[in-house]
Amino acid sequence: MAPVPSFPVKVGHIDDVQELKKTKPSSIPERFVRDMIERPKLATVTTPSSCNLNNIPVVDLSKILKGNKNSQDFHFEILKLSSSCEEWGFFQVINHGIDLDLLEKMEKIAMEFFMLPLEEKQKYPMAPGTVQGYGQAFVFSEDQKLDWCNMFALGVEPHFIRNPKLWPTKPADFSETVEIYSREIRKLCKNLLKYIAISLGLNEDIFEEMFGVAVQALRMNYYPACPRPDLVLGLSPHSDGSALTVLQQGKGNSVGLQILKDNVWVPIQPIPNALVINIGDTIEVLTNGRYKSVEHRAVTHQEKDRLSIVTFYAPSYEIELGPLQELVDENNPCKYKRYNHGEYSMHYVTNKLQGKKTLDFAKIYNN
Ligand SMILES: O=C(O)CCC(=O)C(=O)O
Ligand SMILES: [Fe+2]
Repeated sequence: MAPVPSFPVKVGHIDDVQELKKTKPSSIPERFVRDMIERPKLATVTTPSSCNLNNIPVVDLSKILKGNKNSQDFHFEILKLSSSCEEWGFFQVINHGIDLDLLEKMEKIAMEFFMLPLEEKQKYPMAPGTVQGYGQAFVFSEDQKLDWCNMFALGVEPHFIRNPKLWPTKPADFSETVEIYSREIRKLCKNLLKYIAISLGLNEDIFEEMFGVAVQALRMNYYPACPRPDLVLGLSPHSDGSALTVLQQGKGNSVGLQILKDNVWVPIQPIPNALVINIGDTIEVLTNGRYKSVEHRAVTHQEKDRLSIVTFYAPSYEIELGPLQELVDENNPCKYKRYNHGEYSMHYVTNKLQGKKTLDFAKIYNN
């Protein structure tokens, strides 16, 4: 089971942002208004000239999937993957092999879920301080700022298959679609981990063999349009506690995901039918910091709502992790301690989202 905090958590009143929009369309309660330093400064979010939009790496997976390992295409895409993971921690994949109708269906049922009446969604409440169900995750105190977002999160592997307390019965095809989708994303993650291993010159099965029965969680984030997107954040800055994250954005949605590159928030421009992949904390640790879990956040839009469907893929909780010895030498001294992944997950889900702070848990500071 996903780790759950053992301490009592008082989170105060949390407005449901969709309901707020219906009843008080121009109101931004104080708890959503960010301190100056955190505000998204919409007018100044531009892409620095050093990394024009075309540089946000796009990996054509068909060139790797179908390519013969000695072909130029295969090597070129693997090199692109490697530089994306080192320099950006993010890339988009096209020709990923997942049926586009399935992506569309997933988007449809996610939207149908969020459009249900509040009472229906609240049948699956996210308990204070936990990260599963409907509500706001990562809230631990009454004075913590809130995100302009509604979330619904579910563990899909390995133990949660259709637990009736957690799996919605509406829309009718929710569970079936989530299961098929999650199976496809699982295959994609396994393949990506193989290619990541190849790109590092490692045995291609190294991650699969190490991870045990991988844990997989699904989170759907719905960001209603916000009358003052300059004052709020859709999702607070954070890195992901996973090994890999796969993110699907709603078709035709506003641009909302931003990543921190060279101290500038760079927007990720959605590419139709592509999936956004990012490196999570686990891969940063295993690669001794060579591949980075990069800080990211979501911003809102004044007129458009936005949906993201996010899968977190991580090792089994029993696994002990630390930098791979192949990636530690005198030029690259060991930067992270060994730890149990369940403990790290517990640490992650019991702290508010705060940039890359959670990874301090694993850092060795004396080099
Ligand atoms: O909605 C987005 O684009 C970001 C979602 C995200 O980073 C997350 O759920 O961890
Ligand atoms: Fe994230």
